[in-house]
Amino acid sequence: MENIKANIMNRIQLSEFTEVYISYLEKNKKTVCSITAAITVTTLARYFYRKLTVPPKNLRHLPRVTYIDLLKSIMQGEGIYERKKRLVIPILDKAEGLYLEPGHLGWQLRSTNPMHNKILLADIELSPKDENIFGTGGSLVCKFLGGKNVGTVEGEEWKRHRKITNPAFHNALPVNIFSRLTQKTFGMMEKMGLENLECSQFCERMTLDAIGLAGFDFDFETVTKLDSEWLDGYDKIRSRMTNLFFLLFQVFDDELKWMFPSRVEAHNQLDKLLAKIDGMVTDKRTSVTEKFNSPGYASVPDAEKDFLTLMLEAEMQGEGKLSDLELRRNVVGFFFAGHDTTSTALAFAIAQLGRNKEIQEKARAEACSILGDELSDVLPSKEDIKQMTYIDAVIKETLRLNSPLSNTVLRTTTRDVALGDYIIPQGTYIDVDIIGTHMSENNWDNALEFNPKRYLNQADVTSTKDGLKWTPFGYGSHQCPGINFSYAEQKVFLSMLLRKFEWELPQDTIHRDGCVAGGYGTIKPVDNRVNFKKRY
Ligand code: HEM
Repeated sequence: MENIKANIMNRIQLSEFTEVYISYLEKNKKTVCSITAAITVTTLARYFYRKLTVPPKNLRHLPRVTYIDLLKSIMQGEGIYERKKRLVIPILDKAEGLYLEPGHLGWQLRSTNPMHNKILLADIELSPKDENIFGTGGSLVCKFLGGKNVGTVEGEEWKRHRKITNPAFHNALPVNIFSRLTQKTFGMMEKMGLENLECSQFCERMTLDAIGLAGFDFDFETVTKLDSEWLDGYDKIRSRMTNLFFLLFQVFDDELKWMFPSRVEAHNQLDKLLAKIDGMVTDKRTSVTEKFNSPGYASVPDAEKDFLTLMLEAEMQGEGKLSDLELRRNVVGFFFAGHDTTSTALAFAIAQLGRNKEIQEKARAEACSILGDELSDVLPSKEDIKQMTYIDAVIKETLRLNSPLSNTVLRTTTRDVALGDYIIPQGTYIDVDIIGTHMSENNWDNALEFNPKRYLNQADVTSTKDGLKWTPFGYGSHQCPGINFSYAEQKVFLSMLLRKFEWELPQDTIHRDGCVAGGYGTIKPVDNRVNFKKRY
């Protein structure tokens, strides 16, 4: 009874207080609004300031690059290598090569320590990839690379995808496609003009056509047609997709994209490309199903079949099943992973050989000794490219100093883990900083010097025995399955280029003291003009 009475009295007092309070609010509306606004703004400002500058408590002891550092760097138009040199390299000694940096999902931990790199990439139970790593919304990167494909899934899902995609990687090595396209690319280079020729452009044409033909038997015809609608559209998608600002703040690339007409244009281009690939998947499924059991089909060599055909054949042979959407996502993954990376690697190799004329001469001597000295094109065979050890070293050193991917795909730790003296909590976003690993003096002597000799006549510096200090293709079960494809393409192209041309960088080049590059995640050389001189 006493309790009920007290309760009623409390309610009366409370309602009296509410009445007084409401009438006060009504009389002082303006003041109250101003105070509320000030509190809200201060709280938000404090929240965002802390979010931008202070990592979560359990990671706060690690060295870091802040959002503000990154934003300043974007505003100043600083290239990726300069940013690494200025913000990352100086903090690598503080915590065994580990450091924090902001990404589109918040603070993420990056490793440049070979032993930690190996643990992170080898143990997929500890640090699996996050399926929604590219976000879940409608940003360019998410529409293009997001969703389930072999590069984003884990466990049983990953095995299901790999069973269908593996035969494509094991069997397709279309050296003939590469050499024929290289010859056509020479024609395109002459059309473009050999002086001050932007090499990223013709490398991109060559690798785009190569992945089109080898990936899904489609000829983009960019090495034969100067004005290519596909190339133009794809360039718009790619350059806008890898813009750091829009990667960090994806809302401006999704719900608020109407504020940026150029992004809307890129979205339209992407929709067109995806619709084209969808159409190819449907058509190919029909044609492979029709041909598979026909007489004579079994005699077509696998090396001459495209990836999509080999994947559909794997399905027909009972290796499992992927839906059309899953097939499309894998094809898009190969398309992106397969052509952009190799194009960048080639463009950097040409720039490095332009900066280092002696190394260029040595590489040319090897190409001529294997393919012959006569002044005409020679198309290398699989056996020829196996013998190219010096060109192989040039490719490896380019992949070290100018890795096309700045980091691996982000992972998330599933439990607390000790990396050296540091406990990394469960739920931490983590990746391997490939460029940081390759640029660190902790891992390489004279790390910034381009020196292919590192890979010759001595212990294998790409060995993974003592950790991953050379890791352009990743490691473990997710290691790049396109390594052989890319090496073959690069060796064919570079050996033919070396026989056909000599080259040097123009006087006003920005690459004199080391290559300059832009991009985030995927890297491209900036202003990569070269002067070519024909040898025949
Ligand atoms: C210079 C050329 C290339 C470089 C530097 C490169 C680099 C990489 C790296 C670092 C990874 C691992 C990412 C991670 O674990 O987070 C990867 C995975 C992958 N790459 Fe490559 N790549 C190249 C060429 C290619 C080519 C030519 C293809 C296809 C034709 C390809 C297809 C793939 C695929 C499908 C994956 C995902 C594999 C999986 O997760 O199971 N790559 N690549």
